[in-house]
Amino acid sequence: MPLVAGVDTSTQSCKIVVRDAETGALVRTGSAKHPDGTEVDPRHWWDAFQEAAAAAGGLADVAALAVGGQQHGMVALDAEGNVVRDALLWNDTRSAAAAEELITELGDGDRDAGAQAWADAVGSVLVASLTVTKLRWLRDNEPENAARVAAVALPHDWLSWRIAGYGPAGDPTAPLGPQLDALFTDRSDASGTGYYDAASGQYRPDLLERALGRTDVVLPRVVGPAEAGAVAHPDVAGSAVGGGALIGPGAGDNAGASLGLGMTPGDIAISIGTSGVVSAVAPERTADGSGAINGFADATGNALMLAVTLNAARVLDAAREVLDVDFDELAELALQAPPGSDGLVLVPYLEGERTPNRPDATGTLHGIRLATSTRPHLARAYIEGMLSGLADGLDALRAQGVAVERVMLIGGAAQSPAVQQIAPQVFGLPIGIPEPGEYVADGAARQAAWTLAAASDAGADAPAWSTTIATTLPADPRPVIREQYAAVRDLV
Ligand SMILES: Nc1ncnc2c1ncn2[C@@H]1O[C@H](COP(=O)(O)OP(=O)(O)O)[C@@H](O)[C@H]1O
Ligand SMILES: O=C(CO)[C@@H](O)[C@H](O)COP(=O)(O)O
Repeated sequence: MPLVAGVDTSTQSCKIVVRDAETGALVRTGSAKHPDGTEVDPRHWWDAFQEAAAAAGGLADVAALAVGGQQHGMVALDAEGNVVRDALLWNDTRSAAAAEELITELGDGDRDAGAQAWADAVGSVLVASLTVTKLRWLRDNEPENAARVAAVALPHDWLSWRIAGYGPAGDPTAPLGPQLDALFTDRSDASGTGYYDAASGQYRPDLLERALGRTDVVLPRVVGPAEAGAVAHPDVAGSAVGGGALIGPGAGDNAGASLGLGMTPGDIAISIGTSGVVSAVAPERTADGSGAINGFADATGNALMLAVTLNAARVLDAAREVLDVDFDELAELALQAPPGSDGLVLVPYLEGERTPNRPDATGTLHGIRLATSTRPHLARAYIEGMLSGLADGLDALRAQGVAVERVMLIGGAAQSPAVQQIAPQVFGLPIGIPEPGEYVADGAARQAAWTLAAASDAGADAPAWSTTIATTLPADPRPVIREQYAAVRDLV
């Protein structure tokens, strides 16, 4: 039985699953931490990948692997294959003003027209997360670095390239050297750059030029859903991957999760990781000029519609810090307070916010009285506020005509019993909790198995691995939670 590996190089960590290519059975797993911060030297992702692979018992025996990763991060390379500066991640908001400039410029001074023009061109109104805004920020704030840029990649593109044996000149982990033309990506991750149109399958050099001021930079080749972008080189010093393993196209992490869950139109995934994401697969992307919905691509040829918040699992991490409790204690506390927390409301813009687009906002705790000054009320308010932001995202998807037939809850914080109990109250819908797992890495593994099959049969379909929904929690609508959240959110 050939084995395949799926990698999730996410914001907080690198996670690897090794699965049987035919049955999808889980064979081994490993993970390793990434550093904190919104700008990171990508070499930490390489080190964490090797550490996670070692924890997974090595990858010498896998026939194919694929990399899913945090979207949008700007990995700018010079002609020698070095990063010109630390990568700016999706949750780095310093390019918020650049996003506004680019919007207004495309609308010839009319912001609303510009917002719609970006949505029409690339599926999304610009916010600081999108790569194109980071390139404009680089042009204006670090012109010497901007002048050195010879290629722009995303985190998953860069890690795939390094596994294939490319990298900085003279680096023993990069025997093939800095061949920038060997960079490759897939539709899903390219669609989050702001200079790729998933509807036409074309880069938009005019939009890249608008941001960076020039087009003489290499952009990764966009490969098809089951097309190997490269093979792993046998002489990468210290690499856990065996030479000759096929490297699949990879994907943005949300498209990876969609593939891992086997999502089809009508399915909604709510992911509570570093980002909060409400996503749906659709045959074609929409162009939401309001900016609430990103019209990205999935990893199979469909569109992937997303509403993304900056404040998700880390809101609960913050609650743990404030209350000095662990995950279990936080959940126990939250479930001692009633739905609506007796009027205590947290608007959780702890790191600014992206949906709605409020990059400079801070959080607000509203409705503190003697009676709500308790640890249970506070714990519950943090969870309700975080989930209410995501429920607004689901409303925005519905407003774009997305069908909601089955809702699944994934991501690190989905393991919290309090999140599981409160989510059906906030969303007012039945919520399926899949078996605990790493669905981005699973999607990457499924893609690797598909790539392996397509190498001998070009028409092969993605393997039919099943996802088990461990529990379906019944709808338990408690409108008070969202009503009071909406009232306070609109004051912020
Ligand atoms: N039982 C739990 N309750 C609440 N939060 C949790 C729990 N387990 C993990 N988390 C949180 O989930 C987050 C990591 O989730 P993950 O989906 O792996 O994120 P990412 O993919 O963005 O790196 C961390 O912030 C962690 O504190
Ligand atoms: O910016 C987005 C999607 O547009 C985020 O979803 C990132 O892709 C980060 O993902 P996680 O590390 O939270 O999984």
